[in-house]
Amino acid sequence: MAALTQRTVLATPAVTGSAHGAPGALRLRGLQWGIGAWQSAVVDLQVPRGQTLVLLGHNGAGKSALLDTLAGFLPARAGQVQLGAQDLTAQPPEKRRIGYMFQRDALFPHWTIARNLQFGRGAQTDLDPLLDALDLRPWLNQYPHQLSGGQRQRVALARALVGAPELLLLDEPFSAIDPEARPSLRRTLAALLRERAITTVLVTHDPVDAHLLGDLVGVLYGGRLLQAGTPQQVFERPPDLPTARLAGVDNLWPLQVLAQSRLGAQDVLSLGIEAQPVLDWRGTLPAGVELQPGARVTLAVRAEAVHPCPASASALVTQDDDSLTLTARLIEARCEGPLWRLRCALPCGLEAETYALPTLWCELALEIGGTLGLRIRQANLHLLV
Ligand SMILES: Nc1ncnc2c1ncn2[C@@H]1O[C@H](COP(=O)(O)OP(=O)(O)OP(=O)(O)O)[C@@H](O)[C@H]1O
Repeated sequence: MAALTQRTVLATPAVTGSAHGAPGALRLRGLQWGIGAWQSAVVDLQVPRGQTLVLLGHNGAGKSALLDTLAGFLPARAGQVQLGAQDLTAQPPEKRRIGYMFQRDALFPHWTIARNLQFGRGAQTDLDPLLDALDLRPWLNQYPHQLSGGQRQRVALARALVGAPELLLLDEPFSAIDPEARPSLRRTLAALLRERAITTVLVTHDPVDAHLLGDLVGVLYGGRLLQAGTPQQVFERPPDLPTARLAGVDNLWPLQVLAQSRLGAQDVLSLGIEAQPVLDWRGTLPAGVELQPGARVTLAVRAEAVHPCPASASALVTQDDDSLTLTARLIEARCEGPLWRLRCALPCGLEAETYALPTLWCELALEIGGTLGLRIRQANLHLLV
């Protein structure tokens, strides 16, 4: 498990590149950015040409300031911004071939949508497919104030994409889009990015954006890049609590080590609350980590890795080689699109979130207050030490 470092290097096999920069790849070398008295840590990373890096971060993490620095609106405090073979660091914004969709749409209020879209590098041949993909034709003769926030965001997205930018910067592109319309706009954007192969940095606090659009995902926390890697690495193996929270891990259970032992090649931790056993975790502890009785850990489990099933009649916890089943009580069930989201209470006082398909929900014939089992594979119980 990676320790938190001030200097984080994104170096998955897919993203290592030459010292001079692969064509079209974005490379940050020792970049430090800031706004007012606020300053980030030093960050090194590379986004290969045509890939999308989604940076997740809380409010004030430094996401917009980073995009402003990449666009040249803020000077870098240290380090370099390189796009392919070009060093952009000292270039003014107008010399950088960058499409930028700001957090606020920043459309000219006294211009029609058509004129806003033609502003800058756009040619009509380039604009036409975007008008169709983003369904903008009905609004071309309107003014920004005549559009809803979501409609203005679509215009701003088209404006960022027009003119074949070499780098696309997207700041919370779906924040004003209503939740029902978001999935289809995300799909449209994913298709446009794939088709145009533009190297993209998208910042957001919504893990769904990272799941659906990120070839790479980074987690920014207080100006530090805590983790960067494939979506699978970040969502399934977050290195620490802040990353787990930002990656949207639903179940974060604070537990105490009651005993540590070994079973064959595996480490076994008996975990509990105030000396009462809750469950046994089995896996491989990070090299050099010894956990004494009393040590505090967190188990991170995504809701989709918790499977509702009939409760065992005889035991609160049943355990086999690669999974365990916890007995729980249903305290809330709500419909989320095609799934039921269930909130359950464990006898130890912890809560567990899970999902059930409607067929399973009917099969289990659950009622609020009823008892059910929660089956979890050991591989999905991620230990944060
Ligand atoms: N105009 C400003 N003057 C001085 N400091 C600022 C200003 N704007 C932002 N900051 C500081 O810079 C830090 C980074 O801000 P930034 O806008 O990049 O965060 P963010 O991650 O984009 O947040 P949000 O999700 O709220 O948009 C903030 O923590 C804030 O303290």
